[in-house]
Amino acid sequence: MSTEEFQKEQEFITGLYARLDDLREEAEATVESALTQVETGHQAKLERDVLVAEQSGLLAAFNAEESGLCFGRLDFQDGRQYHMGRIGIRQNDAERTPLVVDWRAEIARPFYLATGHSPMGLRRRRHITTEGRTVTALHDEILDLTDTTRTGHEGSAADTVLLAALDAARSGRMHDIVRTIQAGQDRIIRASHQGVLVVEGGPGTGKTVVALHRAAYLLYAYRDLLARRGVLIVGPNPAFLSYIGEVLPSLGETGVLLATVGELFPGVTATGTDTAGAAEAKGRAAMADALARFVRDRQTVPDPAVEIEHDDGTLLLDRAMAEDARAAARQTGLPHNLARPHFAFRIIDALTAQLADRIGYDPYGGPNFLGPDDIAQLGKAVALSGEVHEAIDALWPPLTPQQLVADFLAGPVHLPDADARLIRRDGGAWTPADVPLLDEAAELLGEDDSAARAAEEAERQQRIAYAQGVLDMAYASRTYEFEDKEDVDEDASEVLGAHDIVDAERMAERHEEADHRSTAERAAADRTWAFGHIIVDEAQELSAMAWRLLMRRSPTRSMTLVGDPAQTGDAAGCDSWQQILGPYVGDRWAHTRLGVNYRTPAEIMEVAAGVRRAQDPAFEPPGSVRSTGVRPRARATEPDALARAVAETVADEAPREGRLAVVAPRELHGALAVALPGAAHGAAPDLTRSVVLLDPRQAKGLEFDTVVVVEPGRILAGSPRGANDLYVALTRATQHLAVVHTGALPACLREGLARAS
Ligand SMILES: Nc1ncnc2c1ncn2[C@@H]1O[C@H](COP(=O)(O)OP(=O)(O)OP(=O)(O)O)[C@@H](O)[C@H]1O
Repeated sequence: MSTEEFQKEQEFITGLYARLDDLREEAEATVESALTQVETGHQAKLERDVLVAEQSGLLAAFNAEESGLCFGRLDFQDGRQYHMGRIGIRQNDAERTPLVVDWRAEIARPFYLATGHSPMGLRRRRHITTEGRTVTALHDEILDLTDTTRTGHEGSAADTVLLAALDAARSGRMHDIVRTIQAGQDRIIRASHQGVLVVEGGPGTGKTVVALHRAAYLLYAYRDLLARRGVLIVGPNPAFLSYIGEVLPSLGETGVLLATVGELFPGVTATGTDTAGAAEAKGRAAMADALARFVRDRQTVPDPAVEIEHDDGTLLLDRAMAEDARAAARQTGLPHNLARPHFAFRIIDALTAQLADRIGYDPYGGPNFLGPDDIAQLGKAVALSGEVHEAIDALWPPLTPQQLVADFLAGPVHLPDADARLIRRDGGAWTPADVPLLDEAAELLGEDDSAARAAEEAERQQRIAYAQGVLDMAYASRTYEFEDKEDVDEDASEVLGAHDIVDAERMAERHEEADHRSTAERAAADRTWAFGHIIVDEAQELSAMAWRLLMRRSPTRSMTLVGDPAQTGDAAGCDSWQQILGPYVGDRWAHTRLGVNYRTPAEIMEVAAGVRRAQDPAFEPPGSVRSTGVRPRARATEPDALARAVAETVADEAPREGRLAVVAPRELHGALAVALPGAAHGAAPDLTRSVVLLDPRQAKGLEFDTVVVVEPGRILAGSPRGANDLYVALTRATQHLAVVHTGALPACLREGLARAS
């Protein structure tokens, strides 16, 4: 081992962190002093805003980069040498020489793609391992086989670093993989943002982690577009979102909204739960049609005619008049609330004509006495009549989505009887499956906010003019670090200042007095927000109604869908991508597969595959990169000793470091929680605890060092997609799997576990 090489790298890393400290201090000091100044003049205020906008963004990124800031080095055959980092950082010299290049830069690609066969101009690729600010290991790969220089750190570097990452104890939080992205994964991460890309793969193939790195890459490569419109990542449940929530911040990216579909209707918190049957029925595409018809039902005509008392006599609003007004309003094609004024005008006109006919009537058969001005006066009086408005409201009521859906659920119509029975509910909390219905209702109803929008737009234009001034000044005084993607292509990195990350419009939005929210925050609060890109994880779980909601948030159809139809658990979920995408993009979507399992050791995967093979004898699981030599164990027990047997198994199997999950049917959780006093459990358990109790659906997407699956037979029989749920539960472990059961083991497991035990 060459201590000289080690020393050189340590010096470099020490210098790099010193530079990071300087940058952090500079940014902190600038923000602090700018914020404490009380500026009154226009010019001074501009300067302060420039500094705060620029430095706060940098500070957030610097603060995220304490660990593993630099993880590799590329030595090119032509003598160029680049260190690789989570973000790009430059020296403080006149040329602003790059110290580390961002992993997302084009120049960094050979780190992930170069092979001995195709070295991409590389002589050597170095993997640098650090703990804090100390270099602990170097691994070199020689890619130019004619080069005889040796550093003493050669070996099967890539494998060593990858296997160390895969073997590491889990923390209950997903980590980034910038050090070990595999070639096939890199191609997906850097695929163009346009169109719909489906990434399919079995358990543990890296679908989630690749999707997150893709978000980070897209925010880097298409920053102009995506910083303004934002990126939405949709996951199956809140526990999963907290599991993946630290990956993007650790890569310096914070402008992403992570949400479940149940969180995508601002103002509604879905705390209720549905039965599986109700959720499935609510998810069917036919609900959209039923709701549309329900809205039309609310556009009524009077029978008998409504008599309206008016100063000049009784007015008669009859069926024919209302039918005529209703047809005209519907013909506008506008949503219910926006078509309502058309209905009202028509009625007011007709009532005014009725009144005019009566008042100006010439008993001798001549023309009406009233001139246009008189009629206009009459019209005003009719339009101001409270009684007229009451009558219009009764026939074409203004509606909110919440009202409409609550009424619909209380008395579901236009549906098969069986579905109507399943979803009928009087009051109660909103459920996640209600959210796509609320969104659908909001589309059908429309919001009459034209006046508010016009006022807001005028104000926004003023702010943009102001912000343009800020940006012009920022450009003149640009000073800062990071790489600019255009320059990265030419090997040299450039400075990324306020200009590169915000445009006048975005800046204007930031500087709105009452609104200092980030893109993600503003997007979360706006139902009609159109995201620049949407990533959907566990996409196979979403219902047809949920897809309708998501497609509305992505008018450009720039999406990455990640999933595995073999793991579909939700009865409302889809079986095929074409079924999901056909209605929106036809067959214009790309499909790609990840085929290597980085999580589950071969011994466990063999057992899990038995569950799938029982349904499809030709099923082949993704190949595991690792085997541990430890076979999964099964433990039989009596029903009244089940909780104790699980507790004993947990005590036996608990990893010294890392995390253990007990995956059991929900109905056993009460007894198991008592037997496992330290375990996190409930709707959103803390996954960082050493022992976590989950049901199979909650376990989706997560991973643990050790997993104890309880009563696999009940999981299998627990729902129409029970085999998928069991497959998910069995594929969560990175090291060990144990099964605890009463009665006979399901046939699909008997063989695998019998061989293994
Ligand atoms: N290139 C890689 N380097 C290091 N670790 C990796 C790599 N690819 C995947 N992993 C790890 O493999 C594990 C599984 O990844 P991930 O959760 O993304 O898989 P998945 O396909 O989404 O699985 P599932 O469908 O079962 O939820 C994670 O711990 C992830 O960090």
